[in-house]
Amino acid sequence: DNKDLVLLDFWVSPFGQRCRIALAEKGIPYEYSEQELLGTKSDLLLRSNPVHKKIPVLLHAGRPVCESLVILNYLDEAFPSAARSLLPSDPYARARARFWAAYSDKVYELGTKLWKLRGEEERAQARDELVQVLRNLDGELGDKEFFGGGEFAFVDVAVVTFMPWLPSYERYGGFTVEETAPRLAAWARRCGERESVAKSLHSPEKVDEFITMLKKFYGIE
Ligand SMILES: N[C@@H](CCC(=O)N[C@@H](CSO)C(=O)NCC(=O)O)C(=O)O
Repeated sequence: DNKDLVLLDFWVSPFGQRCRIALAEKGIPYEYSEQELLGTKSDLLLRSNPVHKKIPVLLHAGRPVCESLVILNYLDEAFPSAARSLLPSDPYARARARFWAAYSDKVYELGTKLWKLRGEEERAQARDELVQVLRNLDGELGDKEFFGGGEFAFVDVAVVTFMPWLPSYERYGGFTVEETAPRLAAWARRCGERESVAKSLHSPEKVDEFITMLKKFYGIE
């Protein structure tokens, strides 16, 4: 592995997995550094991301790059000779890709509310908003093979890591992706066949176990 690139990460993090998939797609070697998040965070993490104290952080020659989508943009720019780029070359297409990648964070933000919030009203609100977010993503994808059109690219990397969390969100929220966003469901299956995705994601069962553990950790029945 490559000491020049170190990824501070956490095994089940969809944000960290975005970086792992991008690095794999680009064929860039790096050192993976699993971080403790629920207990005492390492000095390295706290020093590298003092503002958010979160993973992922990419250390490039010791210099920290924070925020998963910032890291994805950085990888395209800092490694132009890598196997491939993730963003298109046209400025307007880049702008749209960045819009939808940033928008997809809502899947995790709203999905988390489904298992974390105690109030039935709040959970119902989060469910309705999440269903709308999934419908919007389904609409943006449309009949394309990938969000990147004919190729798996920036937006696909950003969105795909939330897919193993959807079965848990369906159960806590009382909806189905198949009914809400059928094209997105089919797209997720297509993406799962890519090696970069298959080796970076965990199963929905593993994710659900993790959520159950978090509920216990936070004392949520
Ligand atoms: N907007 C950021 C979110 C990263 C994040 O939530 N990281 C979590 C783990 S994954 O859920 C994290 O590091 N949490 C530690 C904490 O909140 O203490 C990004 O895109 O990189």
